[in-house]
Amino acid sequence: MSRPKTLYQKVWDRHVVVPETAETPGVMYVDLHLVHEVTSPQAFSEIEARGLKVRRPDRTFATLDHSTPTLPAGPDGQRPYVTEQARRQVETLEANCARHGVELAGWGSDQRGVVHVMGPELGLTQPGMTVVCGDSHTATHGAFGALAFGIGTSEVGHVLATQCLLQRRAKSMRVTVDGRLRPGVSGKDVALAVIAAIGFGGGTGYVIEYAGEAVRSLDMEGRMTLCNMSIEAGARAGMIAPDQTAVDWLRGRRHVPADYEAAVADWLSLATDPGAVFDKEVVLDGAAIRPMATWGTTPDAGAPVGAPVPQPRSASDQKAIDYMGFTAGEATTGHKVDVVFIGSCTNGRLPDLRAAAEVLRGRKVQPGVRMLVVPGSEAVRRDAEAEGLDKVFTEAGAEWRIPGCSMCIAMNGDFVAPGQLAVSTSNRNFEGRQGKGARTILASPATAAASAVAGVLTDPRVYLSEAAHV
Ligand SMILES: CC(C)[C@H](C(=O)O)[C@@H](O)C(=O)O
Ligand code: SF4
Repeated sequence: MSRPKTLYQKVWDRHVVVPETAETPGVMYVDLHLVHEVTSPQAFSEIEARGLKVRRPDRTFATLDHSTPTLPAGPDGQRPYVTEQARRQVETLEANCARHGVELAGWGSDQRGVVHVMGPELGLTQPGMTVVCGDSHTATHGAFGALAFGIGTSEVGHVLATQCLLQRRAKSMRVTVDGRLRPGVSGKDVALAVIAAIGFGGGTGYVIEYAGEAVRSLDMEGRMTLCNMSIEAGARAGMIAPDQTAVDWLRGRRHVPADYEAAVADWLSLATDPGAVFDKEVVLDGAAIRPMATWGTTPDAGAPVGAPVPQPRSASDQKAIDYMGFTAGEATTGHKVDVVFIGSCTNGRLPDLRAAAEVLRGRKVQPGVRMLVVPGSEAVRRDAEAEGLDKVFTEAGAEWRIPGCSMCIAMNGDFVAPGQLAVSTSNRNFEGRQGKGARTILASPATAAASAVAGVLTDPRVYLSEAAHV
């Protein structure tokens, strides 16, 4: 009997081309290379300068997401880019993909979307794969049991040219969330609770495997939200063992293997073996998790909605509390919210929009609050519109846009003005992330929608069915 292995170890072992030594990192084969317009221009220039080609165009897939305006093209067909740089990035990726034979979900494609929404939707992301992208939230794809992580621009060039990457094995951490999640508690709340528990740098040097009843109870979108935020705890990647939920979700998608049942048998064998040893184990009680919101400027500064801002443990805590305009000991639910953003690769998927719409149906966004809803992809937009979710949002007074990164990173004019307080479903809340001087509270789609209705940070269970009240 061979030694029991973790999911991470199994996927890693399948992709080692040259093992690492004390002196040199190993060479890892990459199954899927996702590309977007921000981190790829230099990488393409680099390989072209060296006379190299894209080694596996068939394993490379590109999208436009960061620099794309979320307002539609004008009557003249012109896209409303706010900066020349954004237009240039888009046009450069279009040209690079055309030159190198890389498929691009570009303008006009019904598959375009934020890269971490689009990849899984198309079935490009599959269990057991290695997935890389020049983007830190690539960990999202780990929800399917892929080993997925972000790489830098020079590494993007390396992968384009060789389909391989220099890597060292990370340490392994298992985060087990036991118990049943309460109604109104989502994958985002689990993510914020996990990060609050292990800390901003708590995952540094590790690949996290999320396990336990509460994690298994999440749908694939909730699992993607959880894995997406692994990087916010400093982790290299986040993974969840592929199970029937993953198998059912991927079935019938465009790029999945033709012999699906054979693939499924293999995927299900990837789960961590009983008795496998992790370098670190963390256990949380899922039933104890409440809707969460951040009070500071790091994603680990999270607490249940309505809980008092903790007393600062450090000068940086004090600085964060001051920046947010809060006071230690007070609940942040008393502060007027100016902007609510629903979207991003963390929470821009269909169930996220449904959760927000459930709160908003028949209600209005509080006057003086600006609410922006940006679907994560064209597929999400289509599905949401087919269900009439766009109407729920617009009738409530929210803006309904076309897919892109948008206000998550203050792109193309979608930003929070200096000093304004935003409740956002995205993943980063550092100073200025959503605009110069912007103050960001991270929360779930339901909490964000409830806050839009109330005009202050609000526990969504106030607006959900009686059963949800705890
Ligand atoms: C632009 C890109 C490199 C960046 C990332 O790597 O994460 C962005 O997606 C972000 O979320 O800050
Ligand atoms: S939605 Fe936000 S976090 Fe996700 S890739 Fe875009 S900018 Fe990065």
